[in-house]
Amino acid sequence: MAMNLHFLLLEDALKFQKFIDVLPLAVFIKDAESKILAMNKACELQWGLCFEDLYGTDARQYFPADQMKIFLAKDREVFANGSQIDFEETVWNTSLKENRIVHTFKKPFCDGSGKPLYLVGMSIDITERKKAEQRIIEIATHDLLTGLPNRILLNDRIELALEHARRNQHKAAVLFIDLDNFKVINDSMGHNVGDLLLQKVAERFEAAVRSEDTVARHGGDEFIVLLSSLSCAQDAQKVAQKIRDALLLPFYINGLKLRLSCSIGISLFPDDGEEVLGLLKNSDAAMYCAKSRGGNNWQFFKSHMNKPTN
Ligand SMILES: Nc1nc2c(ncn2[C@@H]2O[C@H](COP(=O)(O)OP(=O)(O)OP(=O)(O)O)[C@@H](O)[C@H]2O)c(=O)[nH]1
Repeated sequence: MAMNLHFLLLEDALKFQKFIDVLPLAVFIKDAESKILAMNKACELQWGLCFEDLYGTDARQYFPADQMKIFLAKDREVFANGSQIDFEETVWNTSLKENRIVHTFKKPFCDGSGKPLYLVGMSIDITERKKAEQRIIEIATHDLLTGLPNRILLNDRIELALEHARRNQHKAAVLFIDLDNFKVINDSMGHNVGDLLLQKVAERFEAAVRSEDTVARHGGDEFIVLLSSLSCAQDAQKVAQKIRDALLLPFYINGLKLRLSCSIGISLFPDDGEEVLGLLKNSDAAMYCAKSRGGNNWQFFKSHMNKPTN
C-alpha cells in the first residue's frame, strides 16, 4: 500500500489510496519532517520509485543533492508560511534514469487552529511541453539551413552587446559578409550544392571567431558577425582578415573542389553608430564598397559610403 496514513482507519486508508491512484497527476503527502506519508501511482511513475522505496529510508539516496535541497526548502516554506506555492523544478526519475521537468504545487493541510500538519503536493510532468517550447524558440530564432542565429536573435544579441559595451566603455563591431558570385555556384552546380556550401561556410565562420561572438545568417548568401567586446578597431580588422582567409581554403562537396571568397563591411560601435539599425546599415554600405573594389576584401565604414552615387 503506497501510504502510511496512521490517522486514517485501514478501510479509509485503502479507499483514499484508490481515490488518489485514479488521478493522472502525481500526488504526495508529507509530514512536517518532509517524510513521505502517501503517494499515488502517477507519483510513483513520475519519480520512478514506489512508496516502499521511500518509506522509512533516506530519500537522498534517490535524488541528487541539489534537487533534495530545493525539495526541502520548498517544504519548509509551506510549513513556515502556511500557504500554497507553485513552481517549476527538476526531478530525477530513478527508473528512467533521467531528469524530468515538473510543475509542482505544495499546499499545507492545517488543523482547526490553522497550524500546518501535513503538506499536500501535486505535480505535473511538463518535460515534453518544455521541449516543444524550446524547439519552437529554436526554430523562430535560428536559420534552418545552417543552424546559425537568424536576424531576430542577431538583433537581440547586438542590443545586448551594445548595452554591455556602453557599460564597460568597450567597442563592438558588426561585420557584414556577402559571398562573392555565389549565384554562379548555384547556377552551375545546382541549389543542393549551394545549400551544402552555405552550411560549410557557416562552420568556417564559426571556427574563425571566439565563442562569445555571434555568427548569424542574415539571409541568402549574407552573414553577419558580431564582435561583442573589442578594445580597438584593429581587432575587428584582424577578425575580418581571419574570416576572409578561412574562405580561401577550398571546399570539397560531392567530390567537387569549390573556391569561394567574400566581401566584408565593418562598422564599429560607437564610432559608426550607437544603435542596431545604424550599425547594420553602415556595415552593409561598407560591404558594398568592398564588393565594388572587386570583392575578396574588407572595408571599414566611412561616412561618404552612405552618400548616393550618380
Ligand atoms: N543554395 C542556396 N542559394 C541561396 C540561398 N539563399 C539565397 N541563395 C542564392 O544566393 C545567390 C545570391 O546571389 P546575389 O545576391 O546575386 O549575389 P552573388 O552571385 O553572390 O554576387 P555578388 O554578391 O555581387 O558577389 C542567389 O543565386 C540566390 O538564389 C539558399 O538558401 N540556398
